[in-house]
Amino acid sequence: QLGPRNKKRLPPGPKGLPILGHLHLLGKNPHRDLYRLARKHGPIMGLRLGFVPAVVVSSPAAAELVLKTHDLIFASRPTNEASVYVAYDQRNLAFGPYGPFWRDMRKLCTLKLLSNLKISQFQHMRRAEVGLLVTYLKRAAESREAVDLSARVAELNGDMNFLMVFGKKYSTMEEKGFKDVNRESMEIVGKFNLADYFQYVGVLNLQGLHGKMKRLSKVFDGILEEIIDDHMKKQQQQRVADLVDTMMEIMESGQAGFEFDRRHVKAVLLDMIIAGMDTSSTALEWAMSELMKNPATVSSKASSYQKKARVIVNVWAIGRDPDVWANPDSFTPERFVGSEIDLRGRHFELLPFGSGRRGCPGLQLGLTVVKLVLAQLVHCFDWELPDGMMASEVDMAENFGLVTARAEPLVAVPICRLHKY
Ligand code: HEM
Repeated sequence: QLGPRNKKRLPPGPKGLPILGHLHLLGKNPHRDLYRLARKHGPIMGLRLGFVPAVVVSSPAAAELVLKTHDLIFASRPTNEASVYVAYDQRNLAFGPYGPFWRDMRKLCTLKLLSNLKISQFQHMRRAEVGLLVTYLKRAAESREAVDLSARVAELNGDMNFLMVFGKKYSTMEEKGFKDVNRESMEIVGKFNLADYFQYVGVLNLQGLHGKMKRLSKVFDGILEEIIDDHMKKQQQQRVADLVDTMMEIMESGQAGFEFDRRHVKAVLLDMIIAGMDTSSTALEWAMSELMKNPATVSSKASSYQKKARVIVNVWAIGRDPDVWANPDSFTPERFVGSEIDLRGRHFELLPFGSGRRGCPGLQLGLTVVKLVLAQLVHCFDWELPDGMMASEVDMAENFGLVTARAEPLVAVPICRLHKY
């Protein structure tokens, strides 16, 4: 058990510095740094991030221990300051501490917001939006124009996501400054905040993030209030109920069966926006980048580690574990032909959606969107690199964050494959 006697126990790891612990070993791309360290120190490695002890897990077997065998112990996310300010004091799903509230909220989101029924109700809208992108690309193809595929895919996904959540497009939100606060809050949530690693630093407010977070949460709140008010004024007649309609109905009818007020509605709306936006579009831009680049195309001791230790499952490292994957860095989709490994969290070699209790509840929606858009992009067009660029020159550098996207946008020239569609 996790008694005080085990207080100092952490699995072996590199030598750390006083106060900083191992923070100095982590640079711009911590997933890569942790991968390198794990190759040396093993798949269950102990680190100290400032005052926060951490266990870094870097193999499928070790991930299974955390996400399946001992999942109950690890079912809460560490509290971070952003979740307190921006997510209505953790009244949301993504940051809600594990317990009865989180379980109720998870059930509500899975059954009412992200169910297969709800996903299929928006099929028509998704087709129409993808149709608009295809039309745009067709025009670009006619003039052999290079397009910023990263931006176009992000905008498409943003529009689809917002239409489902708010009933209006992301691209029409510009005048309200929503895009800016959205971008800023993604940055803050993904950003390294000293107070999350040094208990006593928080009160000193060294990075000035408190003020920023407060300001952002105020702007978000104003926009969300306005959107909810608009929905309440307009009767939802024949249109498909968006997520604001659905949640307000649940709130007003009292059918949630647990404390569920306007703050919860707003917190979950932010979840759906933040978790649903860049995830699917980033998967798409990486998939397209790989296609452009490749035209041919443990131990059961886990439960006795120090209480409050933070567990980091480095899914990036696991997906590249040379003991599990042959040529892990090569893009070889054929490796999955005839393989039983899928990506839904049952096979710990591949965990794009996480696994277990906290695994992604938007998996079905994410996969639906990624498959639909990718299929259209490669079915309707061949793609060429601009200005005679070689496939080998496609820059594959990433930008670490809440979602690890491409550092540079993917720019390519569409060539129509079909005469009529
Ligand atoms: C390709 C698209 C997507 C990917 C790769 C993805 C990936 C993930 C991952 C890795 C997690 C964390 C899992 C864990 O901690 O074990 C997560 C959590 C979550 N995702 Fe997704 N996601 C995607 C799309 C979506 C969409 C479309 C939505 C909703 C609109 C969504 C909503 C959420 C929520 C609410 C959580 C937090 C769940 C909780 O803490 O209980 N995701 N996702």
